[in-house]
Amino acid sequence: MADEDESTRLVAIACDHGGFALKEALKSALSDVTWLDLGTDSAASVDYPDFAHKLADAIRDGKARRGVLICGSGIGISIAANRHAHIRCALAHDVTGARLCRQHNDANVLALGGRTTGEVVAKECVEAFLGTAFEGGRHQKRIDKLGTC
Ligand SMILES: O=C(CO)[C@H](O)[C@H](O)[C@H](O)COP(=O)(O)O
Repeated sequence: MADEDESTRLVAIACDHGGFALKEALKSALSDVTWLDLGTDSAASVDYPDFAHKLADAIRDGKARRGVLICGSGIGISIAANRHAHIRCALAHDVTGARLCRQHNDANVLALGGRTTGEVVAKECVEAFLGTAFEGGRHQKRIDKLGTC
């Protein structure tokens, strides 16, 4: 089931130095998406939590409904993003994961690894993430149980 409207095509994106090249590639490859680019702006070393928090704040403030975060592996930046109660960030390595994180988990942020995932697969992951709706039903009950511990 599709989940395409203007608000899902306005996407915040941020990365550390390990994700910089993939961020730039995705912006070029997906020119039909309106990107809110929150940096980093070069391959110079930075700290991934700074960019995860920046993107989480942008979503909290209503600047975008969806986000894409990229670090070298996608791991650190997804951990940082998930510290925010309003963020459900899923690290995906393939299209199936990117689709399922919408259908079953209603993820609002997709994490990718700039050193682990090639540009073609990453583009397909973003398309699946943006174009797939949450299925609700039994999955909503489980999301409601996530809470905080
Ligand atoms: O958090 C990470 C690992 O889970 C990311 O891949 C970072 O991009 C990585 O740790 C950065 O490493 P670097 O050696 O400082 O480039």
